[in-house]
Amino acid sequence: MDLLSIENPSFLQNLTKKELEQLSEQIRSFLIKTLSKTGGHIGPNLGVVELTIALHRAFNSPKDKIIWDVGHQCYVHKILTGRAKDFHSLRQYQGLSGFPKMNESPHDVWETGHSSTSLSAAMGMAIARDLKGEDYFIVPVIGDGALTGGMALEALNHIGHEKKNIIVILNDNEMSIAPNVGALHNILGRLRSAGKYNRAKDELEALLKKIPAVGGKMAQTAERFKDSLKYLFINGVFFEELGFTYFGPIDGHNYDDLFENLKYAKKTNGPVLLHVVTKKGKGYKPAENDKIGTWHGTGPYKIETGDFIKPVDSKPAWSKLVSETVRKLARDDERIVAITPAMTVGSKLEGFQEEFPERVIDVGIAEQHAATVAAGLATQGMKPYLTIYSTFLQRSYDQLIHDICRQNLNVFIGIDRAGLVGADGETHQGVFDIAFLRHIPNIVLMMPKDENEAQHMIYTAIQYDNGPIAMRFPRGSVYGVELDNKLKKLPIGTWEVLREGTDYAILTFGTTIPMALEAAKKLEKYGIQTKVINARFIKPLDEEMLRSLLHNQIPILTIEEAILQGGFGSSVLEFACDNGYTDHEIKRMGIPDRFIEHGDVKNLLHEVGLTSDNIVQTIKNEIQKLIKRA
Ligand SMILES: Cc1ncc(C[n+]2csc(CCOP(=O)(O)OP(=O)(O)O)c2C)c(N)n1
Ligand SMILES: CC(=O)[C@@H](O)[C@H](O)COP(=O)(O)O
Ligand SMILES: [Mg+2]
Repeated sequence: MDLLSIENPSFLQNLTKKELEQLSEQIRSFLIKTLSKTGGHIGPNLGVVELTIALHRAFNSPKDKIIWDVGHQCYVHKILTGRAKDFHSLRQYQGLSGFPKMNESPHDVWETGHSSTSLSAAMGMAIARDLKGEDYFIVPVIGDGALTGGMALEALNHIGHEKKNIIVILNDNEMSIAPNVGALHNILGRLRSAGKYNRAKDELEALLKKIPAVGGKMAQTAERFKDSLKYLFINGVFFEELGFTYFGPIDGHNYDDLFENLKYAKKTNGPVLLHVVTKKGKGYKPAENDKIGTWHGTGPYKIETGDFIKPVDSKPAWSKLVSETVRKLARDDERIVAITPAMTVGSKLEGFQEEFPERVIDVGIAEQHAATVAAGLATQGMKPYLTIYSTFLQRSYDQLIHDICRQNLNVFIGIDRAGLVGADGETHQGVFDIAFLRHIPNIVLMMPKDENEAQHMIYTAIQYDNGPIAMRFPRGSVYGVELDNKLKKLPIGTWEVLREGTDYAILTFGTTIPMALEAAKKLEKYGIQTKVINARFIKPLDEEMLRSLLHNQIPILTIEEAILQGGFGSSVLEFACDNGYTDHEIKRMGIPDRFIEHGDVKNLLHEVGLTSDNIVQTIKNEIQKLIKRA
């Protein structure tokens, strides 16, 4: 089979089981080979090869809606729906997305990247289908990790109550990114060993039907027996009590099991949950043997050895620097407890967890819960360190307002992956946190210019006991600057002049400082002296420094690798306006009012105009305008 020639999944109907098994192996080697160059979510996708093929054989996509939860495991789906030929561009600028995208294929019926949305989306589609009197299957595929997300449980509750015809496929590989956690994970563990309960129930029913009816008594006994069978055989009662017909657990790599159970599921009225047990990374030893989530999402690697191919000058990740700094401070401060919503590996907490196993709390994919656990800890005098990607912090918005800031609790939030993240695209760009945080009373928000300032900020945050304080930091590696041995507390709300100048002032922070300094240097050639200020406290602003710029009528350019609407630049505009400087020249550069797709961060920065050349051009244009107006 030439994978590149596949246009749609209809060909699957005519394949024998042997041919399907050959196709599985072909897709596996295609994935292993292609992803060794592009990187991507190799583990999750190797685990769903047979499942995806079986789903596309049992259902008629896109009439039947196959919905991928998180969506990181959609590569096989993309191969079967005519996109194998695009995989060389996977997760690259203007290339194939690593998640479902409606503009790529009609088979991508739901876009995602954040976990636990598939069941709610399925419910919405089911309500629409039934209101319109249409007839098609709706099949959300959710992982055991995603099932721990609050939204998923809210949806299970609703679907079961409404008895909607939805076939939930639970892809259980016992892994979130790292090994899965929580009570639900334990229930699934018991289920995995429960054997084929449902078949026994059907055989029993068939048997009882053969016994001549002796009136309600027998039927009642039979019903009670059937129910006790259910209780006897499975803890899947968790799902059955929610109103689902539970099937499984079945072997998600066995076509006979898959086809037989999908046939049952299609014939069953009301909500069904088919529990499929798979092996994450199946078919590639390094990924199969991965115990901690290293092969969940990777960069390029050497196929033969499984060694990752890192850039030559690779320096430690920002997450590592931050987590290790907090870990060091935790040695002398027992109040410190780290909380992560299922991102132990991404947030580089392994070392911290090894040294202080009871002081690193992985709550599962549960960002709302994580934020309020942190709040609860702070009420008891602890110093919780909530480490969370900017994009996933969006899930905890109400908890930030209602629980942490309103009660003014001493929570330290490490906002990881702040700014453009690159390959994960729109659903993961960490560009909204400034806009959704800075208007919340009591919060301090800061961003370091480099890893040395970061460690001082972390020390400041741990010492800070006037309420919530957040430090945002980017994805990727640190700069490699020298680290001070002695940490000091930074005065809250103070900025730092990095370069003097009187013709123009650039206010910026974090990752856009280097380009600002580069632009200032280039502007000197045009006789323009540009002040560059490290506006490291996004909230509160350094009002003294800002006031002096305004008072001395120095035109201002704010630059942020964050959404412009409601961002840092907006706060400078508000300050100027509120303090009577309504005619002061203030220009803003940042992420425009649209979602930014996947691609290398350098390309994305260029696309949105965040380059030193564009800064130069902007300031030159503004000065020209000022001269004309004078
Ligand atoms: C709201 C949210 N939080 C965290 C993540 C990061 N994340 C991506 S995949 C994943 C684990 C998903 O586990 P599971 O659903 O079991 O899928 P598997 O990778 O095992 O196939 C996590 C935590 C996310 N995408 N969305
Ligand atoms: C699919 C998902 O949400 C995670 O796997 C995410 O891609 C991790 O991002 P990092 O690679 O930045 O840790
Ligand atoms: Mg899983």
